[in-house]
Amino acid sequence: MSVIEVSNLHKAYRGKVAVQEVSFAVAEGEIFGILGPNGAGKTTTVECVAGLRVPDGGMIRVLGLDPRRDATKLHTQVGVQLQESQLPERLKVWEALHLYASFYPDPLDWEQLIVDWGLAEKRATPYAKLSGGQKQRLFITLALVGNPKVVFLDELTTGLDPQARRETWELIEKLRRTGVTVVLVTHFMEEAERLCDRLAVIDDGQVVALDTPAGLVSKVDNRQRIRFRVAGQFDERLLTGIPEVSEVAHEGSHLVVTGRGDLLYAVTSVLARNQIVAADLRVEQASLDDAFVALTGKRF
Ligand SMILES: Nc1ncnc2c1ncn2[C@@H]1O[C@H](COP(=O)(O)OP(=O)(O)OP(=O)(O)O)[C@@H](O)[C@H]1O
Repeated sequence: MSVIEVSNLHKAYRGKVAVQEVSFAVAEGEIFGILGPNGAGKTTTVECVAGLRVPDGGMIRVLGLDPRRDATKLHTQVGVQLQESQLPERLKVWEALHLYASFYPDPLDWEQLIVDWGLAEKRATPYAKLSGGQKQRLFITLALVGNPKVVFLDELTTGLDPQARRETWELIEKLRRTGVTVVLVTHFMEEAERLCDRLAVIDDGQVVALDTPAGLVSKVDNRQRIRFRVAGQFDERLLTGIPEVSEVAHEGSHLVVTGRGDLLYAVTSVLARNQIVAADLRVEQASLDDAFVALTGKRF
């Protein structure tokens, strides 16, 4: 069942098109990523879908509701964490959760959320005294406190150090296990690859690809490369005869074998049969990063 349906979404700001012909559907329980460079139209898309911005055209349904016409009904079923959210400086963690919980008819136990999201020690800390990672965690709990069926998280980990980013990812994986549908806006490849079940890649206001992270990568290049060193003379014909191998090349002291399918197994079996020891063996595959460059012609 589709929890979110978007078709031909269009939005311009004073004549400048930000989003055009954007279409996608998000299934129940999915973590759906919207990936793209700065200014691609990600936030505009999410704000329209969450009912925070009025689109110029297209159709949007969230849990079968129209975000504009049924805004009041939808409000209690979605949670939103927006990019660059702010709270009053002196508002304490528990006060923020207590306040937000009062907006919803059937909120979660916010005391439990404080514990579950690692904020127990910061319960009475004012917002301004929290670290970047703690603030983000607080915003996630505020997006969740209404017990939503769908959560929108926009640029969740921007500005966090690598450690805090990884901790946040673990929390999102925890969120996945609760069955909530998550729409995650990001411009981090690694984040998209690790967390998202499927991704819409947006560039210049348009969806340029929509697939699983692995599917996106395989569309671009499904070749693999194995790089290793061998001591002494090596007869390349041992490898060029294998059906999985398309090329064997020398790079300095290393051999680089390119091919498809179960290349690693095919190559290591031949090496083992011939009692050849491969040192520094590494397998290289196309990454989501490569896929993005191929799809958009841009690098982050
Ligand atoms: N309120 C606004 N008024 C005018 N132009 C806007 C407004 N909001 C966004 N834009 C423009 O619309 C385009 C899409 O912006 P949007 O914020 O949706 O992109 P984004 O992919 O979320 O970017 P970022 O990763 O930088 O947040 C950009 O060119 C941006 O400058």
